[in-house]
Amino acid sequence: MVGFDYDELVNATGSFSPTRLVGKGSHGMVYKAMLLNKMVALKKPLQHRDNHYKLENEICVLSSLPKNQHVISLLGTSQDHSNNNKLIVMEFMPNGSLHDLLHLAPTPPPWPKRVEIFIQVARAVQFLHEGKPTVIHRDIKSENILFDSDWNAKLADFGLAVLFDSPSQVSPPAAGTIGYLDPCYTTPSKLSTKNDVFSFGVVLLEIISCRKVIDVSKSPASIVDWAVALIEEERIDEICDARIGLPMDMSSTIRHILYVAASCVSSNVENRPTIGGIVTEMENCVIERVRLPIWISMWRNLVRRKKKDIAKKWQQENCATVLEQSDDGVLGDHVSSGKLLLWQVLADAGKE
Ligand SMILES: Nc1ncnc2c1ncn2[C@@H]1O[C@H](COP(=O)(O)OP(=O)(O)OP(=O)(O)O)[C@@H](O)[C@H]1O
Repeated sequence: MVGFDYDELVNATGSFSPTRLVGKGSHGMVYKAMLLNKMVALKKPLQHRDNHYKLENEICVLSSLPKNQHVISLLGTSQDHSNNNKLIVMEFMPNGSLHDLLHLAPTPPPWPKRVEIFIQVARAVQFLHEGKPTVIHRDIKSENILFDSDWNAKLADFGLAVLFDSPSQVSPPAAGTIGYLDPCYTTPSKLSTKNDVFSFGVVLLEIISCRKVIDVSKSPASIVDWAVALIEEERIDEICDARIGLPMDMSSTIRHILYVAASCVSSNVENRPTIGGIVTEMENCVIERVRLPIWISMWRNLVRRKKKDIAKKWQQENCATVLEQSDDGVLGDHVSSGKLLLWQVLADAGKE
């Protein structure tokens, strides 16, 4: 792991200029900067007594992990001379978060892309749970799933993560994000990999429905209570994001994934599957989907070619006029509606 000179980071971020800010969490500000000839992300703790502990924990966990394609890479650290606080340098994820894609993008992601995201996130969690040491993330949520330049999903924000089987690790107080937090995880002794499985199940429901995990304008407000009741009544179609039709050849895959999600959020911890079981299950149902009769494949290729032509035409007509959309202007090039829209069309054309 590289130790970066703090002054080098100050220079690279224009003294942590707001124009370089790409995200703000509850304990850190994330900036983008050019270092070692590439764009990197830099996380600096917010000025509060406890925030630097979370960053130090994140460094400790990430540096104990081998590299994995589905987990954000730690590139190095640095230390602020004025207060001894550590900073994290990590790979830059230019395409925003899953939360932005589901709830802010003008066009919803197509179903095959959603399935790809399920599998990538499941593999990230499998890597953590089955690795040595076992890592429990404790904060799996759509805001912590970020996209790289090729729109691959990676799990980020290890501020609450725990090295589970480390002899020196004392179980910390229960923590997480409301809406994703396992209701059975009430005391430190209840910490287990099944807490992450619950949060992963909530993310699955969120990806399929595009509903907010807690929506007080609806009854029930919790996505879990709402979706589980519908799954039990076999009203699967009512859960699926209505903005985008579910192709016939995907409906059994999505049904299957909803059953997996329901078992992940089971109120009985024992009934929840392990993440290894979930990955196998998901990969199997995708394999089932691609075993199609030859005439269907030919027909789909034809449709795909047609869509590609439409995408090319759309690109030519719209790229020049794409406008950036953000709440405050600061996150302008982080969450770009234009970029998401372009991705949507290209994904539709090429990735189905
Ligand atoms: N590597 C990265 N590349 C690009 N943007 C990032 C990166 N890491 C984080 N961000 C952005 O910064 C935001 C805040 O980061 P992060 O979630 O790690 O902060 P946090 O303070 O730990 O958050 P939390 O409130 O969940 O504790 C993220 O939601 C994301 O939008």
